[in-house]
Amino acid sequence: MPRASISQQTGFAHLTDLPCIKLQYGAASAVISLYGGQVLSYQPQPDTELLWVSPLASWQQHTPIRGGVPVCWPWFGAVAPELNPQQQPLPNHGVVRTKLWQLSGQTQRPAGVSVTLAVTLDDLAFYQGSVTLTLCVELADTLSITLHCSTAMLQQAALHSYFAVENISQAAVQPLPLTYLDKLSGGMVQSDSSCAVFNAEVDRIYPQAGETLRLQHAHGDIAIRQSGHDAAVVWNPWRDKSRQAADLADDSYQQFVCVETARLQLHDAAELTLVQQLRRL
Ligand SMILES: O=P(O)(O)OC[C@H]1O[C@@H](O)[C@H](O)[C@@H](O)[C@@H]1O
Repeated sequence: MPRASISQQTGFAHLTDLPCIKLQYGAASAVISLYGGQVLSYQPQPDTELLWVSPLASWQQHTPIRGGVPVCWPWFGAVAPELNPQQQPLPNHGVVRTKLWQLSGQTQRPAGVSVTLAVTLDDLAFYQGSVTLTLCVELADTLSITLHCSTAMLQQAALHSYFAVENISQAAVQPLPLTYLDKLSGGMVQSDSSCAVFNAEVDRIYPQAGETLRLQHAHGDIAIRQSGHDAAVVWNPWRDKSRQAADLADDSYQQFVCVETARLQLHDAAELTLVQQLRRL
């Protein structure tokens, strides 16, 4: 069995007081923050980081950590009216990005190591009773992230991954459906290319995105396998929004691309199992 371990660590990068868990499997490692239940680092080998965390990220005053793999739940983006019966001012992308999750399980097997984090909420205005959401992170030859809720309820979710890229102008995501919702204009767009490139702000929802996407960039490609989703979201804030965001540096937009595995349907009360699996190609 390759060298494998699961350990607690305090701090990640400049977030020196952040409670985290580190997974090691052979040469590969991953770091997960208990705050937000958020994977912050995936290195398939030492010095090869697939994820991006903003140098200006913070986790004080209920701020979500900008980077890694934030968990959006139980809504994506601005809260939908169905999930906000009292029309309260509610945060973007749900409420679990700023919760402290608990470590609820761990396994070490010859084929990989994994931890499960859990968070329980009993104050959702649109759902009576308590609901538990779990995040299982398994490190093996790939990194698999599984978000699960066994309660059949109205819920949206996204694994909002920030991928590090060397040069945004050489980054591309494909194959994507030809039809997407452009969140910037609010309209559906019919494209003639299944490839998204980045030379301006991009904020797109691709309904019915496939099971495998490829993020191409200067220093090697990443395969993103997904399941349980009904959409993929591709986002880069570009220059103006990087400048406006307190937790992004002016040039941060050159350093990452978000490719998000999302389930956005609000037609049915249903359980949730959303998976994103990452592999360096
Ligand atoms: O600033 P936040 O809440 O982390 O959101 C970042 C972005 O997340 C993306 O998923 C959305 O499509 C964008 O519209 C949004 O700006």
